[in-house]
Amino acid sequence: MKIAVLPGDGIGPEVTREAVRVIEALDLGIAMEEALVGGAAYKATGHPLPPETLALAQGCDAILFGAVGDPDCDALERHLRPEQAILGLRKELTLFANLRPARVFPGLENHSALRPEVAGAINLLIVRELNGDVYFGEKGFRTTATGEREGYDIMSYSESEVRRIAHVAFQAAQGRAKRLCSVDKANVLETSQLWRDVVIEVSKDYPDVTLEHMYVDNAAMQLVRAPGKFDVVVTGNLFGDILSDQASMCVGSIGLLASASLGERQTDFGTFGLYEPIHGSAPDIAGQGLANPMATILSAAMLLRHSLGLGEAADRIEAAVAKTLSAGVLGRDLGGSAGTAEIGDAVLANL
Ligand SMILES: NC(=O)C1=CN([C@@H]2O[C@H](COP(=O)(O)OP(=O)(O)OC[C@H]3O[C@@H](n4cnc5c(N)ncnc54)[C@H](O)[C@@H]3O)[C@@H](O)[C@H]2O)C=CC1
Ligand SMILES: CC(C)CC(=O)C(=O)O
Ligand SMILES: [Mg+2]
Repeated sequence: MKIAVLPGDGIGPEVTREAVRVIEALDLGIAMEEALVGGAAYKATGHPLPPETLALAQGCDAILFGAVGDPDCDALERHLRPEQAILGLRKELTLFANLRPARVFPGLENHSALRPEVAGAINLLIVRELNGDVYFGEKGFRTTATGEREGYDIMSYSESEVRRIAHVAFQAAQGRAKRLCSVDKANVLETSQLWRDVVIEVSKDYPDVTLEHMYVDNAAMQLVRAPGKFDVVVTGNLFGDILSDQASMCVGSIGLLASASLGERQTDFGTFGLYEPIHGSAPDIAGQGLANPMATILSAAMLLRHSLGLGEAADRIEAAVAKTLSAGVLGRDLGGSAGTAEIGDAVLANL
């Protein structure tokens, strides 16, 4: 069993360090190898996703990823920017299904941006498509007939892309409360109309799952009004990116939300995947020991469960995180004063 560890930029290395310590403490016989990615890789090699990093990722059973993004790199040409590394990994490794669970940990109901009785009911899973949409369409700048500069990014989804993510979402719903909400903008976008048509077609294979459709603007509102009504939400790359950051504040902090990015490739132990917190490199707090590592620690738990078949170890990590949070060991993001390593220490002590 081998994991590629890609810490990346900003708080990426800080939060990844804590997740690695947790995996090591469980003594599961997992080999880990680290490589450069993002701005750190660009600065060292001239490319945000060097071939050696991609090769390491391809050769492992799973990837633990921190975050990429560096303000020093914001003026680079698009293909050299740190963010291209995570987009490249998702695309190159055909990791099309991004699972982003959001639930309120017992004792944290008062730390949500919502009223405690509203927040306490949250237990949802966002299934975000990760290989298509406006993120991967043709893009560029052009000059209009009047001589103005114009930027464009093409949004598109093919039937097969929608079909495969729809199957993942229906199957996830079957393992939960059997309710699926497909979020789109079919009242305006053809991409979304096709999305909706295909989701309806796929629903015929899952008569036990109740399907509803919601426009994304309403979904953003319902996520704050009554988030407890959602079970599984399936949506495209852009809408899923936005709604999951929003869901994180319904739960309390973006430092709590983990994710798994999966495809179809199987390893000897489970499904090959990349695991990362849903947040970015947080340059505003980087290097200060203030980042909450829980999202990355919980991503490591997802890694053990989905890619390495180590469900019991994953349960242990999740229980230790819940115990640490309910004991009031909270970072600044949740109104506490615990630093990154202190939170990691507390999780280790509770394992
Ligand atoms: N998957 C990835 O690697 C992602 C990379 N990014 C990149 O990250 C950089 C910063 O982007 P932002 O929009 O600022 O998003 P961000 O998620 O990095 O930060 C947003 C806000 O949340 C806070 N925050 C994030 N993670 C936290 C944690 N673990 N503990 C405590 N507070 C935390 C930050 O301090 C900041 O105030 C950009 O370069 C962006 O492109 C953004 C999202 C995902
Ligand atoms: C940096 C982006 C490419 C990705 C992002 O914001 C995300 O996956 O949540
Ligand atoms: Mg995002």
